[in-house]
Amino acid sequence: MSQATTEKREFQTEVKQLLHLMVHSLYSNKEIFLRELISNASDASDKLSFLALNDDGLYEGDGELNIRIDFDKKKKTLTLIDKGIGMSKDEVVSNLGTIAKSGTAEFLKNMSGDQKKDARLIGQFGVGFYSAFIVADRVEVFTRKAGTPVEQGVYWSSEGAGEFDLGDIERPTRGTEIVLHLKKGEEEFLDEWRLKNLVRKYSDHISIPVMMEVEDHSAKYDDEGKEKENHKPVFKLEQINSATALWTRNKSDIKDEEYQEFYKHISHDFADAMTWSHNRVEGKLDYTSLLFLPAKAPFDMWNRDQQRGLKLYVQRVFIMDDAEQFLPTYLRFIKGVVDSNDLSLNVSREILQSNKTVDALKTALTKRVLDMLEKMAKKKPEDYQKFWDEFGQVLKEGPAEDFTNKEKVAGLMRFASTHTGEATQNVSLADYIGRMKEGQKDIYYVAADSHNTAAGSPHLEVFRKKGIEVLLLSDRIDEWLMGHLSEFDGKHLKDVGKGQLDLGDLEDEEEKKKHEETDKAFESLTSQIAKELEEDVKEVRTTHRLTDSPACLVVGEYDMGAQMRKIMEAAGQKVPDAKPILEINPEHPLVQRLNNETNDDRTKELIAVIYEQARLAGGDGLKDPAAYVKRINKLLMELN
Ligand SMILES: Nc1ncnc2c1ncn2[C@@H]1O[C@H](COP(=O)(O)OP(=O)(O)OP(=O)(O)O)[C@@H](O)[C@H]1O
Repeated sequence: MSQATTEKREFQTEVKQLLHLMVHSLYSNKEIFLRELISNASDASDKLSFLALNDDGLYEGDGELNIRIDFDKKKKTLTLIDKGIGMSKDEVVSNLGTIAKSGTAEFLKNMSGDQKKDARLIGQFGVGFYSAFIVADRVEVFTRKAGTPVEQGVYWSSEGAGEFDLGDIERPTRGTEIVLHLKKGEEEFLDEWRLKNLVRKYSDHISIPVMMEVEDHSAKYDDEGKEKENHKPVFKLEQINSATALWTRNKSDIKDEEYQEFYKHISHDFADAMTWSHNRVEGKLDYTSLLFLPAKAPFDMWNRDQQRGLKLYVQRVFIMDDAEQFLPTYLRFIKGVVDSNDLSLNVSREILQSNKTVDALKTALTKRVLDMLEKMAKKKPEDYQKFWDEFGQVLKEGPAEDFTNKEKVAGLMRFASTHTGEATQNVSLADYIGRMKEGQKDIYYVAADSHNTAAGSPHLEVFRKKGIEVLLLSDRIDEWLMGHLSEFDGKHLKDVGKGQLDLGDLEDEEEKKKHEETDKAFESLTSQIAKELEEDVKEVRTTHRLTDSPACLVVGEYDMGAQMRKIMEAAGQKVPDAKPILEINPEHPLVQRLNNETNDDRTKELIAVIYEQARLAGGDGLKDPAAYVKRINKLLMELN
């Protein structure tokens, strides 16, 4: 391999920042660099064997794929060589000089001092290749893309600070060779025993052999078992991992640590997975799946371009990463592998889009994930809560996307509720139903912008009085979710801030009669208020849903909920004009006083205050806050 002139290039700013953070925050886990480099070498080999399915020539006469580790105690170098796909010059620059994930710069900028030391947070960027700089003060890469001429080899070298050298070289062998010049004090990685242990610990599941030149200790002895005099060490190439794809092994033979290492290999996550589900299915469909639930949401989970999907294998041959057709979008946080015996080796992304086997696999894998979540919810509620806190909002997209599993997904949901009074979403719909009052037919909820507004909503007053539980919804997606959910276990989900209050059998005849009488007594007041507030409200009526508040605003039965309206408006969408309904509480002293007020001006002031307070309590702003303050002060001054 001859080396021509090199040029200097700058790293992208994010890379510089990340390199710096990584070297410091991951130092206590420094040995993971080996796992990362082997993982990349294995991916590169997988990619080559996939492309070679259609173009045998890419093997360039050597189809025996493996990864080789060499170390040189004198030069203090550790070298990894793969016979994978390799990289062109452009690929080297973009892969080893930039970070493609959008949002990274923003995220790095906003990290606090403590976060910068948190290995798990840094780990979510996928530490990958750059982790080499934790132990090396210089890294050299020699590579050539399979199928390209020998002269198109590339040389890359960097000290991991601000820049790297880039040059053209001749490289007869395809694939990538990475040379780490170890820092002072990192000599432990030049030890045969230590390296063997690390490979077995982290990379045993890699499906191609990891080879290392190890000393042949048997060569020390003669045929009679005596140690030879003047013996020079003899080395032999030895395979140090078991090189069987993990998912093809029997579940009972696989240790938890092996699953966790495999998870890190496929997900590039730094932390352990929360749980997993490993299944082999034979029969109508013939496949193996290994699905992992991560413990933490990635920082870019809400990014539309975020890569998602499973690693697809067909008959154990790697086909593609991020095959998104095997799971619905609302389960996009799942990582894993599906290995099908029914698909053809020439399957492409286009074919995956409309394929009966893929559809059947999607149905089966969706069920597997939902079952895994159900099992966790039942057996490990604390873990399930952690899952919900991380990914609950994504799962809430489920009922709209997946009609078939709507009920199952709804059963997995957790909400805040007046029963606990906490903001934590930890009440399931089944828990709620178990606590329903006699005569209660519906599941009640209130939706607002924040938990506090929901918990303080005047709409809850009658429910509190009667001891009826109400779910408190405050995630942006909630009202939209309820629009698609509408029912669970045969019970309707009802927004307590929408339409007439109908407590059905929860009210007795005597109560109903009393209400009718008071309604009559307030008829003229409601029409007077309606006239006064003509521009702001569509209707004014008495209500019995309030105990402490004088009034509240409700949305018409078929109108868009207030939370949804705000979201649409904030997104610049045109929302149909629909005025709310003002409901007044005839039992409230302020309303009674208004009913008896004779001074016209005072009546107007009181009506305005009652309306404005109803807006405030519902979490809506005021059109003219200064006028409100003035009015209140005026009324206060009249107190004696
Ligand atoms: N041995 C290799 N052979 C060929 N390409 C490689 C090799 N090592 C790295 N690459 C390329 O460089 C890219 C960046 O590698 P890096 O390890 O930084 O991240 P990654 O593997 O893509 O994933 P993550 O950032 O999530 O860890 C890889 O996606 C791959 O395209």
